[in-house]
Amino acid sequence: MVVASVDNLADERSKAQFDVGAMKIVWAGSKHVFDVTDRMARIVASDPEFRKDNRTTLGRKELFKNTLRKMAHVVKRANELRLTEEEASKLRFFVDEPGYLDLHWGMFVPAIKGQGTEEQQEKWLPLASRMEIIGCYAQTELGHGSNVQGLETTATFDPKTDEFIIHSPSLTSYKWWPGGLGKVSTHVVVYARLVSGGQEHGIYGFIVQLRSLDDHTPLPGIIIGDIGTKFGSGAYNTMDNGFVCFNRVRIPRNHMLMRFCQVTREGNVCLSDVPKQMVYGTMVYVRQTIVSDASWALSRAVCIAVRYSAIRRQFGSQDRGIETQVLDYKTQQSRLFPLLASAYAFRFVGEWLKWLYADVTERLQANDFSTLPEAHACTAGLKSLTTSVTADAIEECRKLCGGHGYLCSSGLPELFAVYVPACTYEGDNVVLLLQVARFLVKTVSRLAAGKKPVGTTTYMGNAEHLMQCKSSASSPEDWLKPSVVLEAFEARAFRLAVACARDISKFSTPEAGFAELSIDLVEAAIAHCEVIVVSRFIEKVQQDIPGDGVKEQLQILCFIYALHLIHKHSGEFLSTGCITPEQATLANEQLRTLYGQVRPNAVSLVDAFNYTDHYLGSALGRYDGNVYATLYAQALRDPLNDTVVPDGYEEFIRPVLKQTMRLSRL
Ligand SMILES: CCCCC/C=C\C/C=C\C/C=C\C/C=C\C/C=C/C(=O)SCCNC(=O)CCNC(=O)[C@H](O)C(C)(C)COP(=O)(O)OP(=O)(O)OC[C@H]1O[C@@H](n2cnc3c(N)ncnc32)[C@H](O)[C@@H]1OP(=O)(O)O
Ligand SMILES: Cc1cc2nc3c(=O)[nH]c(=O)nc-3n(C[C@H](O)[C@H](O)[C@H](O)COP(=O)(O)OP(=O)(O)OC[C@H]3O[C@@H](n4cnc5c(N)ncnc54)[C@H](O)[C@@H]3O)c2cc1C
Repeated sequence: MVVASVDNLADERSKAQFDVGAMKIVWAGSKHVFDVTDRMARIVASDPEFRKDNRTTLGRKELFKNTLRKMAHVVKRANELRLTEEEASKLRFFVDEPGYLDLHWGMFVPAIKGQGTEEQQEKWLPLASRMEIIGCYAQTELGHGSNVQGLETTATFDPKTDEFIIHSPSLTSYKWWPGGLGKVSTHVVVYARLVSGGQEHGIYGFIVQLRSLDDHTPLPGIIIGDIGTKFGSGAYNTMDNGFVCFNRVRIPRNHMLMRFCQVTREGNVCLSDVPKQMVYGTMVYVRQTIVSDASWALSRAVCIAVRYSAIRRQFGSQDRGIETQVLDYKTQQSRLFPLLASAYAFRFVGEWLKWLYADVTERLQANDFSTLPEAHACTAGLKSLTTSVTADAIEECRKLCGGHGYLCSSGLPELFAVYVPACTYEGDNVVLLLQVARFLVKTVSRLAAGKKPVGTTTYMGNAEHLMQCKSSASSPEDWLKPSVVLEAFEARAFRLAVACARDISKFSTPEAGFAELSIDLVEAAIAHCEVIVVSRFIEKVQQDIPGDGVKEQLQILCFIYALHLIHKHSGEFLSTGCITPEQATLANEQLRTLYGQVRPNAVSLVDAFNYTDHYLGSALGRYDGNVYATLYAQALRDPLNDTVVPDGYEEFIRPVLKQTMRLSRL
């Protein structure tokens, strides 16, 4: 079928004012990463074993078995193709289906690497790498998730047998949620209260075997299963999030991960000379990976919405001629282009966070713990900011696609359902922002003591200026000056943090003040995180960037990102006196101009993500724009259309029709 819409995307692509190939490299991070990513995406897309278009119609059992088959196929292909760790991880990524491999490679292995001694790593990592064991990460319990210090599971040392006894003392202490635990994992890192000599010594990780390596049955003392069906069709239901109860399960002493705390044969507990928060290291690592993942999920939704908005036409013609592409409506642009800009912003801040994480890891290895609080605040804050924005943005993209966005064949409902728990796992987003706020209040109070702030809080060192400055913006063009934009963001964040610190000091205790002012503290934390994202984006666009017009496009996106935030939080920018109402209007005017500049490049800017149709999984986001024929073909493939007359007609439709006929004769 020839469809006019296909031409729309070709037309759009011909309007691009930049080198799309060069932008693809910028998005990927380097030519090498681009090549690996592109190759792995194509391998997955061309392999029928990785088909995913039937996922939302499968029942839970079928769906789960289907995922097991795919995970086994990932491992098989990775071995056959002799993929490197980088390649295998990309291959797994493009399979685009949550499964036990994520937890095995993403949390079990990092927990052992981060918290195991060298000897323990030598023992467990080869087993895990060869997948002779499959592991997961069990921290959360039925009664406690956020409050890690409130966990109830105990690991009591028995010096008589040189073993730990892992025990779940109550229903609320059952481990509850760990991915891969319910049906697959053979091993787990369990977080439990260490008890030795009748005393408690804090929370640590312990490796426990869950299931027999011969027949997969649970080992004695272990009650284990899946926690039940989760939100959405398909989506995260491919994962066996599980529960487990330990009834005095014994493990050898050397199964406690002992890098930061050792328990001797006699039961003495020896703490190494490192901050106790090092035991939270796996969470810091995963939060950092979640920030990078946010840009993938967001860009995927935006790619679907931009392409479809170029295809979709409504109104605009009085004489039944060609109608207006919905992408041309300013309202559509004002909802969509900030999300496009945010996808690029999160990509760059994700790359920067990887660097920060590598830097702090190197320092920790040299026993320098000075940057740990900042690494914690940055990973927690950016995880929270990027996942909240992305989850909301996917839903906004669904609305931007009108009615068709609500169909599973648009790919957006499942993307939302699979993504939205990112706001909760690895730390509830509000709980994490309160951690950032705690760090900010501490930084502000140290300023008063003459301590110079470093890292991402360096800007607070300019305290006097930030408290008094008034924006110099006097024209829309002034809002294209990096210094003007940054000053406004830094002043807003600093003034909010200072106000919180000042108000907390009016309470009888800091804890009481912190609790009472937590709403303001969350806002101050978001403002600080936005300073980080805006400044990293500005830094990026100030670098040399090869490719015709690439830098110019990124500059436009950078200012859209910053100015849409000024608009969104105008209440805060105004109430803190950082800008005037007139300056807010000028910023909006500039924003409208920028939308006009991005418009001809929008389709090419999403093409630069280089997504295959398989990965996008969307009738609306197809590269060729053949939307309507695909929607129709997919509708015909729905199980409900297997028969023309539906199952249930004889039992439930016919009798109703007959009854209606009888009634009408009365
Ligand atoms: C084939 C290849 C396949 C490859 C697959 C690859 C990759 C996939 C990658 C990953 C998988 C990703 C996703 C999978 C999906 C889901 C998995 C989900 C897993 C989970 O959810 S695990 C459970 C996560 N749980 C949490 O996050 C709990 C949140 N709670 C906490 O973090 C803490 O309890 C708390 C909220 C921070 C409070 O802790 P508490 O001890 O009570 O502390 P405070 O008193 O508030 O603070 C004390 C002190 O400590 C500092 N602090 C706190 N946390 C940290 C930290 N993490 N690091 C450093 N410092 C920390 C805090 O700042 C305080 O400092 P002070 O100086 O102020 O005293
Ligand atoms: C899909 C998914 C996968 C998961 N995978 C794993 C896994 O592999 N391993 C694992 O161990 N765990 C896993 N989890 C559990 C996850 O880490 C926890 O659910 C998460 O840390 C939140 O904790 P919670 O459920 O206790 O929420 P709660 O803390 O009970 O949150 C409930 C509400 O209370 C609020 N709240 C809590 N404390 C405060 C506070 N101090 N101040 C203000 N508000 C507060 C929160 O903001 C939230 O609104 C997973 C969860 C999901 C959804």
